This record gives sequence, C-alpha cells and structure tokens, in this order.
Amino acid sequence: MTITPDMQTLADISGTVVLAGAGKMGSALLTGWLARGLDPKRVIVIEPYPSADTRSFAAGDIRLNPAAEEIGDVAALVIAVKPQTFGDAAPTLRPLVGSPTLVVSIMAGTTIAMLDTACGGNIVRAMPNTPAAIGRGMTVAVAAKGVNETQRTVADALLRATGAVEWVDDEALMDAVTAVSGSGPAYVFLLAEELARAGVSAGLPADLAAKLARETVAGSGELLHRSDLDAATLRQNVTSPGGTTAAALNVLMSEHGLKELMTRAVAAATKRSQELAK
Ligand SMILES: NC(=O)C1=CN([C@@H]2O[C@H](COP(=O)(O)OP(=O)(O)OC[C@H]3O[C@@H](n4cnc5c(N)ncnc54)[C@H](O)[C@@H]3O)[C@@H](O)[C@H]2O)C=CC1
Ligand SMILES: O=C(O)[C@@H]1CCC=N1
Repeated sequence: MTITPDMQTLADISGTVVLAGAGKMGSALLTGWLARGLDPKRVIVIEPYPSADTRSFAAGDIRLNPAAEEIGDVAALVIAVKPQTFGDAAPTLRPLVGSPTLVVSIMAGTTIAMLDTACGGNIVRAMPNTPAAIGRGMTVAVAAKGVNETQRTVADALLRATGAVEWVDDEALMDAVTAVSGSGPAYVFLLAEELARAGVSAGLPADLAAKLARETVAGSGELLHRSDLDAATLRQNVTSPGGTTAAALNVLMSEHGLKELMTRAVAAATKRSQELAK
C-alpha cells in the first residue's frame, strides 16, 4: 500500500480494500467509502448473496467475488460477516492477509485474539452502528499492539466515512460499547414503536400515532445532535412543573422504570457480547 504518514482521506488509499460481507453494516460502510472518495477500482466485495445495491455497485468499477488468484495484495480487509459465520469465512479470508495487511473487524464479540488466530494481519476491532448508513454512525475502535500509526490512520479513514469514531485502548470496553452504541439504535427504534402504540391506546389513529412518534424521536435526536445542552437539560426544557411531561416522567422515572430497564438491557447485551467471545 502506498500511503503517506499524513494520509487523511480515503482517496489517499492506493492499495486494494476488500470487504467481506456486504449485508446491512458492510453495505453501509461501502456506501460511505464510495461517497467519501475511495476509488471503486480499489474495492473488492466478497459476498455470497449480494443485494441489488451491491450488484449495481459491481456493475461499475467494484469487483464482486473475483477468483482468489485475481485479488493480489490486500491493503485492508474489512470483515463484516456475522460472528457465527466467521468460522466458515475465515479459511477463505486468511490467504488474503499478508504481513502489511490491515484487518478491520466489525464483528460483535469477536476478539483481537480470535481474529489473530483465524486471519492474522494488523488488527483493528471496531463496533459501528446502523446510522452509519446515512453518515451519522458512531464507531468505537481498538487497535492490536502491532498496528502502526499509518495503519491506524487508514482504519480511522475507513470507519470515519460513516460518522464519528472514538478510539479506546482497552479492548474489554468493547462489550459495553456494543451494548450501548452498537445495539443502541434498536432501543431508540423500539421507543418509537412503543410511543406510537401508546398513542393508539390513548385514542389516536394508527397512522397519525406512527407519524407523531417517528418525527418526535427523529426531531429529538436531531436536537440532541445539534444542541450544546446535555440530554438531561433538554429533557428538563420540555418539563413544565406540574404539567403533562412531569406526569409521564413520574411513570418513566419511577422505581422500576426506564433507568432499571435500560440498566438490565445494557447488562444483557454486554453479557451476550462477552459470551460471543467464548
Ligand atoms: N447490524 C448492526 O446493527 C451491527 C452489526 N455489526 C456486526 O456487523 C456484522 C454484520 O452484521 P449485519 O450486517 O447486521 O449482518 P448481515 O447478515 O446483514 O450481513 C452479513 C453478510 O455476510 C455475508 N456472508 C456470509 N458468509 C460470508 C462469507 N463466507 N464471506 C463473505 N460474506 C459472507 C452474508 O451473506 C450477509 O450479507 C456482524 O458481525 C455484526 O456483529 C456491528 C455493529 C452493528
Ligand atoms: O445484535 C448484534 O449482535 C449486532 C451487534 C450490535 C448490533 N447488532
């Protein structure tokens, strides 16, 4: 890979980037890379069941499922298959990894040690989330000891193409990271579902309730994104003393309310991430 130490952008990557697994997260990454200027001629996608979008990318300059001997040297291999299918995929991926190859895995619960055993390479373990599909993802990454600054910069550019990136030094944090930001969008979508359902119970027509819930969650998320205020202050700004919001929050913030539920939910996801590593 010909890259300079001050490389900042995907357009500066001059080696081959292989994406293994173009499902929901892999496709989001791919879309971000192309939007941020990664040369499609440098991209190879390995995907046994390509979506229409992936096939249409492949109708351009991206190579889809080329024969192994046509792949050549790989600058970066991004692994976005399910943790449960990684065992089957690894024998195909291992021959692609040379000593300078950067290996970026986004698989939940798959440790650097497991990746090292299965594939080798210079490993970055990362946890993105699905808002990556619109460039508003949150990714946390941790690099294995052997990863040099240049490889880390390439990994950062690949991940930052879909939103914000935070680097941590302690891999043990990745289980809780997965539980908070990796799985977190599902909790927010569930909130929208349940808010709509509760609206129907309160007498609203279903389509109106769905629109109110969707726009409320989306608008509140955007306000949180743009505001300098923290979530607690934004919540207090909605809450008039003795008003309607206070009545609802008395329920949500009661003893066995959202705090307890969210703590249990995040603990369950953290535990599951730890289990996937066994
Ligand atoms: N969906 C999410 O919100 C997030 C997922 N992840 C991680 O991303 C990874 C992928 O998850 P999703 O995209 O949700 O799953 P997905 O099922 O949509 O995508 C996985 C893709 O891998 C493909 N695949 C299966 N065997 C393969 C092989 N041998 N070689 C190449 N591709 C193969 C499948 O056909 C599928 O398209 C998982 O490891 C997951 O832990 C990480 C963060 C968030
Ligand atoms: O549910 C999962 O296991 C993956 C990891 C984080 C989000 N989806």
